[in-house]
Amino acid sequence: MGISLRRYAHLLLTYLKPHWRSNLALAVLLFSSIGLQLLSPQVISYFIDTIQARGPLQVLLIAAGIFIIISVVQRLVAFASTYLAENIGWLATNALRADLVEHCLRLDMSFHKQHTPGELIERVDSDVTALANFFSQFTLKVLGNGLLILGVLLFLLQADWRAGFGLIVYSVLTLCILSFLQKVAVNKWAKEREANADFYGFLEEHISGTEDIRAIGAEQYVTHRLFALMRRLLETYRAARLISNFTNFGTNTLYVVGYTVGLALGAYLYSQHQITLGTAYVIVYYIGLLAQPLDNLRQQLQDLQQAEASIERVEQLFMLQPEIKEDVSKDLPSEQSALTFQNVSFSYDQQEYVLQDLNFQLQPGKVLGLLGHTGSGKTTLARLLFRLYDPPIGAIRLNGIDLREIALEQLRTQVGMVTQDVQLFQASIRDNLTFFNRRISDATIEQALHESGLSKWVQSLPHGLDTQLAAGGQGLSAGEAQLLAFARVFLKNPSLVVLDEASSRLDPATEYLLEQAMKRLLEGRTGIIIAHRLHTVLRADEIMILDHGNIVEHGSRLALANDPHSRFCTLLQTGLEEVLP
Ligand SMILES: Nc1ncnc2c1ncn2[C@@H]1O[C@H](COP(=O)(O)OP(=O)(O)OP(=O)(O)O)[C@@H](O)[C@H]1O
Repeated sequence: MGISLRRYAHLLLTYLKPHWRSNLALAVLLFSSIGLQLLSPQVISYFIDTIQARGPLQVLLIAAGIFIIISVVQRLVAFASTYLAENIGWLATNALRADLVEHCLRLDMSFHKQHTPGELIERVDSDVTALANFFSQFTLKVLGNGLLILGVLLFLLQADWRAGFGLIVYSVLTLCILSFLQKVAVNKWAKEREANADFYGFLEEHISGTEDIRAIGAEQYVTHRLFALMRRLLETYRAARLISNFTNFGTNTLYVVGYTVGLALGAYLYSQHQITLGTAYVIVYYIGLLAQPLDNLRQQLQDLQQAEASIERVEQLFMLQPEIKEDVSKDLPSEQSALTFQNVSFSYDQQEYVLQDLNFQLQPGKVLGLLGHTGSGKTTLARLLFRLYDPPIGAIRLNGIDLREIALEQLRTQVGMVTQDVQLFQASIRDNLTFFNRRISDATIEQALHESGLSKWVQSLPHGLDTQLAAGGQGLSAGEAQLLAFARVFLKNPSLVVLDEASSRLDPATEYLLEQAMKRLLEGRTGIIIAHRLHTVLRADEIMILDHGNIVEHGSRLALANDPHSRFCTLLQTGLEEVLP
């Protein structure tokens, strides 16, 4: 393990640069606080020596007054620096969180299949939270405490060289021991963070699947696995905590040794009349004070143990790059799209092809009805169109341009997709449609709702567009959810529409609305419909039947329907259920 200084510096610079003014103010405050800490015992020392010398009362009162002022200023400085440090910590970590979320959103679907949302939450939030102190205080505190230790040692050297030299050896030894312990601990903290991520991943996955878990009576199995994960979490946390506590114990022991030496030294030098009582006080006080920066350094090192593990994991995440590359060179005209699949083969696991050598063309404005058994590759074909994956063999073209040459944002604006499993968020209907884009006017939203046949439904809701939807769109039927997805596509106004029709049974009124909305959606657009109903199939100009990733039939719907030897004709005669899962 061990992260090089350059990587620490890079991370600090990236996220602290925008807050350099606050950092500067924090540095001034921290260094003032160190100065005040060194100054206040000098005032007491002067006070003691003045009493011993029976100095005037007025001088004593002034010294006491200065001491009180220094103490009050010290408190105020501590208050202000805590505020600033917290603020910087939050601002910097929030920026890092935002970058990580953005990065994760750009990663491939295969990454999201491998990592549960809970695990990602842990990595984007908890790992970053562990870095808050690192961002806000680490460098300044290490520097400040280092300077404080240096100041104390210089003073002791000047008071008595033996005392100074002895304490230099003591401080160097202490730091060596502490940094050795830190190295051991960082590994343990990394394991603890991993166990934490697995634990939250499991929780998230199983809480969202509660309904199915209950339905199949798998509660016991889930509890059993939960216990296993909690045990691992406990074990890794205990090991990491033990090492950290051992570090704590080591510091305290070293501190007690230092204090004992300081007291003995002060008493000895005073008894030998080599120093005044005031100086003896300062020696003991400074040695006591030495414990604080050493402890602070230890604390910073402990935080660094956790931060190092987190930095490692954050960096690993940043290092993952999407395979879907943006090699943008061409602009996609927003006119009707002609679609071409040329020798396209695709596999999820680089072993078994789920689409094989697909070749077809779809003219602008035409609608293709895509049929096939479950697992024949229909959804996969739609995913390729949206560039959720890239085919390793062959090319897909829109208006003659390879999808890989079109900016992702532009492509995803030009291609609209309605899936069976519509994702609805716990937010207002407006935000669910616009994805929080405030620039889209209510009039535009209402037009989209009108086209998808939802105007009346929204108007009948007490809060209209501001009506809050429950998480996952609970409370809405599959048909209503699909209609909302239609409204999203109307808002986007793409030139190519991919529609995975809801296979669940719908009430006649919703079915009618869906039919009408589909008709409007396909008007003047090129479309691919993964159809589950006869009347939807009849809307298609062309029919394509997939079987195990191969095109087994493709042609004009009318021609195929009239050809008694075609599969489509047989299907129409025997009932579509066989290919419409
Ligand atoms: N994300 C994935 N990772 C690995 N394999 C996948 C993934 N998605 C689908 N598959 C596999 O690819 C094959 C084609 O699946 P696909 O979902 O495209 O079929 P489909 O025709 O749309 O089926 P359905 O009608 O049930 O939705 C199947 O064997 C499926 O198991």
